Amino acid sequence: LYSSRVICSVALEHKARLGHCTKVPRNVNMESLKNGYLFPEISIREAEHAEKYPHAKLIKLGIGDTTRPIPHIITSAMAQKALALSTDAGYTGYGDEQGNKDLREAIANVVYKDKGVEWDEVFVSDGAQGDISRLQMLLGSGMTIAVQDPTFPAYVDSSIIVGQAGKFQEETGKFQNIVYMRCCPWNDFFPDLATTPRTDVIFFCSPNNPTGTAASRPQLERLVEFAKANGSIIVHDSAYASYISDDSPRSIFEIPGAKEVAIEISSFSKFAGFTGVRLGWAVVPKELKYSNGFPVRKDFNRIMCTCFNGASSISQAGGLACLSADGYQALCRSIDYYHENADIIIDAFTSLGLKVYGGKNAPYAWVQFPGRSSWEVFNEILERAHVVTVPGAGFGPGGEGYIRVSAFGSRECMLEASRRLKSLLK
Ligand SMILES: Cc1ncc(COP(=O)(O)O)c(CN[C@@H](CCC[C@H](N)C(=O)O)C(=O)O)c1O
Repeated sequence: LYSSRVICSVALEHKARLGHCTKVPRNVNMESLKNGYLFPEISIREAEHAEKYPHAKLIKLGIGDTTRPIPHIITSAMAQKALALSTDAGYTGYGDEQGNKDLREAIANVVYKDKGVEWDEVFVSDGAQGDISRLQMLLGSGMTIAVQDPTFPAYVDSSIIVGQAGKFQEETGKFQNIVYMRCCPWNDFFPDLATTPRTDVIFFCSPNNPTGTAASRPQLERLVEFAKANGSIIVHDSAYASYISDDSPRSIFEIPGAKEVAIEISSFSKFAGFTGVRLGWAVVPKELKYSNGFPVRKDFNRIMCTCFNGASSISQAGGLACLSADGYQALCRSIDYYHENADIIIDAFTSLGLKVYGGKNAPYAWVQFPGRSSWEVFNEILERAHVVTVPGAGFGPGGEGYIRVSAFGSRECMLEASRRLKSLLK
């Protein structure tokens, strides 16, 4: 139909528009990622809205980023370390890739007090996000994974990137090699393990992001039993454990037998306001073994030594101060503040007759809008109340019909958001 000359000129024009291209093919796994990663997408929507309404006071209850200043006892420890770096006596270079021993010991003794975790099972990192990706490198492309649905998107996106996930199925909104364990009000936000297929790895976040619900002790006991029976590994994300206000376990290692089946990742981000400071940890127990009996911990250590040069010495000095008695007490005041914020949001939506979940054991309220598209609700609340939330669909197909509202704003913002939402949605 087209002469070779026309095709050639179109191709030349296309090439001219693209500029120089290499001969390197794109990683096919990257092509499988749907849309952008959720949170930068929220930031883009925020920026577009601010441009459209330059005079509106935008209230950001979307991305779960802390806002309370870090207590002085902690920042002065970081400042002291920073200043010491300018002295001969105080200067330090590369630290241990696994983290400073004093911080590893403090995490084991304070966070995991009486939980049987040893200091050399704790690996300090630059945050849980990085640990999720490093764990995926450790696991490799041949693994099958299960995730809660809805859940923190990094587990699925990193699984796609390393080539575990298989093809995306438009009709279900799921990736064919990932098991989505539905968590919703009618199963008390805990998956029906009796109908859950075996996978090599189970990513389990409790308290859960985005639903804000924490698994109970009996539920976690069932999960550990399920993993043991299936020979699976649980990656338990306890990034929000410090928000637990009832007797829900704060660590998977409170459950007998968990050290033989679970890895725990956690973070100073939401516990200490270290979202920008960057500090987290992973616990990889000595008892955790691959099918051939080789210790998982040894391979994780190899990954940390090869792919990570250790967390910042300044951040680690801050982390140590967080775990001192005074530091820990000061941080609890910030967590109480966010709990009070969550109560404000829960009351606002409940007063409108809406079903609200979470908020008691995590800084997120999970609000149900039956029969409505979560992106539609997100857009309406943004457009008409200038309040940013996160559409539930961004956390998985099980999030459709919900929005997540963060409690990390200032008190003034929470009260103003509550007022606006009540007037918008009444
Ligand atoms: C269950 C869970 N595990 C790990 C993390 C990240 O922890 P880290 O800070 O890396 O130690 C988070 C942080 N999630 C937030 C921040 C998101 C926005 C950040 N850019 C990101 O992409 O993580 C959110 O859901 O709004 C989390 O919820």
